[in-house]
Amino acid sequence: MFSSLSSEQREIVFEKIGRSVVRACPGSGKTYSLAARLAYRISKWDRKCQGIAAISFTNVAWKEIEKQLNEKFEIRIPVQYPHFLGTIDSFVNKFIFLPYGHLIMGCSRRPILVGEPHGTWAGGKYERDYNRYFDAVSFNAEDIAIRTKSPTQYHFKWFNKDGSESGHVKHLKDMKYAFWKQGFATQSDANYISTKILESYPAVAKSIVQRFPELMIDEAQDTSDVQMKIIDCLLNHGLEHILMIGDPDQAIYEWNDAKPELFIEKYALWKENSVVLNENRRSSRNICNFTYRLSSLDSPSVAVNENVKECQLQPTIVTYNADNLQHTIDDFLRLCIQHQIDINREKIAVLYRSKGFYNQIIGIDGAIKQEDPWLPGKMFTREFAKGKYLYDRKHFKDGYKMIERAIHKALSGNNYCSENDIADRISEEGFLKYRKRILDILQLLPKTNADLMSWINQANQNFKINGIKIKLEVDSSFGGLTFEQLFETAELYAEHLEYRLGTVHTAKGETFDAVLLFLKKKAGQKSYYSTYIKNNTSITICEELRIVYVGITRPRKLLVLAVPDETDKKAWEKKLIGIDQGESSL
Ligand SMILES: Nc1ncnc2c1ncn2[C@@H]1O[C@H](COP(=O)(O)OP(=O)(O)OP(=O)(O)O)[C@@H](O)[C@H]1O
Repeated sequence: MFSSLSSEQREIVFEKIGRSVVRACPGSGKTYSLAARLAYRISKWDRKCQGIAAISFTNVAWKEIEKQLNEKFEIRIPVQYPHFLGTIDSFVNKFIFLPYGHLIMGCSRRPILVGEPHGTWAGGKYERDYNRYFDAVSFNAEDIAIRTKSPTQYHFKWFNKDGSESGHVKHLKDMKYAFWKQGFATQSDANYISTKILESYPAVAKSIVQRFPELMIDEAQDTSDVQMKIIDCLLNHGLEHILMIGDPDQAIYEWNDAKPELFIEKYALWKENSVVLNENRRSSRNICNFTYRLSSLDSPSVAVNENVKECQLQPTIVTYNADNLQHTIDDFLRLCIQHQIDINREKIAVLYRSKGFYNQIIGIDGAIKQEDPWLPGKMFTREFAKGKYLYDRKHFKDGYKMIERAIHKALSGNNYCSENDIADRISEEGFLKYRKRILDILQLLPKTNADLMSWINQANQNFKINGIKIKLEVDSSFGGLTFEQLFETAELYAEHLEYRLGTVHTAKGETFDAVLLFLKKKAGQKSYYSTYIKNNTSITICEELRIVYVGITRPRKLLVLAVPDETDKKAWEKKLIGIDQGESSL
């Protein structure tokens, strides 16, 4: 079971105790090593009421650990009490925020989580109502109010000219405290409030350390300052065994406040007891050498996968025609076939930086804003429409859940619907009766192949005839939009393809045989890639370069980087191959 571990991996799995960081290159087996260590520790565990907490940052990431625990190390899943395996958010919610949040929030009941990912927040009656921003504001580790959505989503200035907080921010803070008093909090609030709980109530911190004397954190480069403060509080209250595994070059969640420098600080602090993994078990030597030039590594990672390390395919950089991206994809697929790489969703990925890029790939107008037809106070209409669209696209569970919440909101007049609200309804009505009621309403929603206005009219008519007191409403000037225009996403479109199509973020942690990565001239909304390259910007301070790095480190054998024109091609060749003028084409 553990026989294939390298000597460094063995050190991580069997030997490390105390406080330790594993700083590792892509494909070096971070997740594999964490799963191996967890499996080994669980198999030796003999304490009844104390356990190991193994945490990661996304549901996909912790489920991958669970899968490996089961498939590679024969551990029964789900992981049972006394241990915990899940996201850092669920750990914080379960053991700190939900049981103790009321102590800081001043509410008289167990707090209710609202806003994404717990549900849509639709507070506020009019456009400029501060209550609308409850899920768009929170606090950082220094107690400063922060925006949790893109700056374009606020109708007012955040800062005054002199850099101080504007008067609007004061109103927003008052609004936050008022909702906290009523028991509402977003996930960012939950993390922030948890730091306050641990600081103000040392007994809580001590009891968590007692309950989980060992902590393992995968993807630790994605830790935010607030999350690190929680971890530091536990360390200050006696946590002795902690292992943080990560790759700072792959931190791509800055929008979620990830701060890779915090991980690097911990590595520096615990260096004596830390491990570096620089063997790449995924990619060919050619890919390791190519990607190294963008990394912060001291030397290229060593290709050790016997099946691919000698693969002679050279990574290439090509230009694309923005009006015909399919042409570049077709060339790439031909290249795969030529090199005996099967075309399927496990082996081949076409990746791009930002969500809007897929509109260009499939040639639709991405200018339509999804929010446009929706009216304040009637936001549940969007959930009815989107829920039914998902349902019609055979995403039954997601569609059902969205419609279930929409029904609750529409009938109660509330802007939120928590898991607790649904549980309350079920226990009041009884499960079968409740389920039938929801499905009966769902059946009244017409097929989503009409335009929005016709669909709404038909749905309202069906509701009326059947005595359902719900009225859907939208801004009628947008009534001609189709459901595809409103809700088609890259993910839904990509389901029909033979290969994976998605953003780099969706492919994080994954492995493919061949990858085509499209880059635009501009990195996100900000600078140009060519400027970063010209200025020799380090990946350590530039998330945009890290996103490229995550993309180009996914393939085993074949990598094609597609850029908009010759100027960019030369810039990227200089960076990644070290030549000023290269000639490469598919
Ligand atoms: N000791 C090992 N024995 C067998 N396979 C291994 C071992 N270590 C890693 N692997 C395999 O190597 C591949 C890369 O490992 P893994 O996905 O854990 O790397 P990673 O460091 O998390 O990658 P990344 O950071 O790029 O997402 C996987 O297919 C994994 O199963």
